[in-house]
Amino acid sequence: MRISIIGSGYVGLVTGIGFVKLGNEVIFVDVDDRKIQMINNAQPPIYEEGLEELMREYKGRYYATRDYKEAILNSEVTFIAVGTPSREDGSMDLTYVKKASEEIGGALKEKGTYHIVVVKSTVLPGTTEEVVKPILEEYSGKKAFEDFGLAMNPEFLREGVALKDFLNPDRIVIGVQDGRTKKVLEELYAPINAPKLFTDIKTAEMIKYASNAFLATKISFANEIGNICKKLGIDSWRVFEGVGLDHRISPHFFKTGIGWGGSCFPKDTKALIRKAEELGEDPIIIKAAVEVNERQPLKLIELLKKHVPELKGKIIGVLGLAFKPDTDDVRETRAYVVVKNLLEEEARVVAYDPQAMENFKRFYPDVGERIEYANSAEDVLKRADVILIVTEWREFEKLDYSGKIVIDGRRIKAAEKTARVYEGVCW
Ligand SMILES: NC(=O)C1=CN([C@@H]2O[C@H](COP(=O)(O)OP(=O)(O)OC[C@H]3O[C@@H](n4cnc5c(N)ncnc54)[C@H](O)[C@@H]3O)[C@@H](O)[C@H]2O)C=CC1
Ligand SMILES: O=C(O)[C@H]1O[C@H](OP(=O)(O)OP(=O)(O)OC[C@H]2O[C@@H](n3ccc(=O)[nH]c3=O)[C@H](O)[C@@H]2O)[C@H](O)[C@@H](O)[C@@H]1O
Repeated sequence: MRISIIGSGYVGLVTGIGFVKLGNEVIFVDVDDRKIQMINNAQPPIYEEGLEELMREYKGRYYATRDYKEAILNSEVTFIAVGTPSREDGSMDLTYVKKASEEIGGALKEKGTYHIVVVKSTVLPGTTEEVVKPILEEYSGKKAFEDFGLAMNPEFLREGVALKDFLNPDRIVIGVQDGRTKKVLEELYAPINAPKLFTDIKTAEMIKYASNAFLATKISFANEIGNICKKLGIDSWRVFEGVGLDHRISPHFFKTGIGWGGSCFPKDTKALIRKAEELGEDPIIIKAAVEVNERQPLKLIELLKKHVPELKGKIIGVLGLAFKPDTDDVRETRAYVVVKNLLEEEARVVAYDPQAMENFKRFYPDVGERIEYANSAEDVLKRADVILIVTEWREFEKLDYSGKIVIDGRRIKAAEKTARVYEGVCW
């Protein structure tokens, strides 16, 4: 099938290259010339395991452009995968989705055959039918479900294992109304062996928010129990090993630590809270999950101060800046809160991350430009006697922490074994 993807970020690019691997041809559309150029040179603009190899292998079966018309006229299905960030007040910002819908609508005007538009960006229930559909209809002069198809297909991939998740998902959810669109999407996803759930459009939108809110709440709940465990001298990882053996609960996503970051849990929980409040509901569980998460990185500083009460002028090593390992993404990383607090206490920060140092500096200039960056994790250990672990990169397991004070937000076993003084946040 010939597919166009609007927005070539983490989701758009991985999804597109995934579809290429499944035998399709893909045209990426983006507004960022740097990304377009990199994609056309088979270089991933983001770090994601296995992506570069696939891009090289399948070069020629995809390309990127700024030109919506070219992409839509030369494809049968268009996925919208642009960002849906938070506004200041936590509500969902639909600027990019609206812009993309206008451009797609304009191109659809010239299209002679039945074209299908699929919203893959995470959008609040009602958005596809109440925002995207009217824009497409206005700009194309055509009617949805009659002259062109429209569906909502949320994405559940995780960064770091994105390709693997896209190709082997737990499930595929498709919100669809017309039979023609359903048939095409069934065909497109046929090579993927996973349960496929067809729902109406707003149910599909809600499944995405409910999933992310549940996962975020699961971690916050674990961290709340973890904080109690810490005070009682109990290892919360052992506790959740036991809890997770109950098949109704599941052992996954129970790693206690300094909490969740990333581009989605923070923004999606906030957007859902705002939406609920608009509807006159008070979503106390999701609000509490956010609150626990905001406090969690401060636990690391609290524990640090137990061992090093005066931070002024002290060199503190920070291992990890990405919001999780195997990604260069720093959006809502816990590292920001940790580093900000260290700088407020006038500590000198020496940080290292295998992939995310450039992004950290660029995204958070207020703190990113005030810290020193080490050449390697070993270099951090050479320069600092007090180490904070913020991201659990595998290479941090290979270090010798002898003689160091280590405060660990993620649980690096090597540090636990070799450090002179070791404190885990929830263990
Ligand atoms: N990052 C993740 O792991 C996941 C993200 N999602 C959702 O997918 C959506 C996209 O997220 P990411 O890929 O992380 O965002 P991203 O920020 O990495 O990528 C978005 C891309 O869209 C481009 N763009 C913006 N406006 C455009 C326009 N008018 N026309 C064409 N391109 C445009 C940007 O230049 C950028 O390359 C969001 O709604 C997010 O919630 C869903 C599941 C996983
Ligand atoms: O909508 C999205 O964008 C995606 O959000 C998350 O994926 P992602 O943010 O890439 O990463 P996760 O592996 O879920 O981790 C999120 C955060 O939770 C933290 N985490 C995760 C698991 C855990 O047990 N404990 C824990 O603290 C991680 O360190 C990280 O900061 C979801 O897992 C995906 O299903 C979803 O598609």
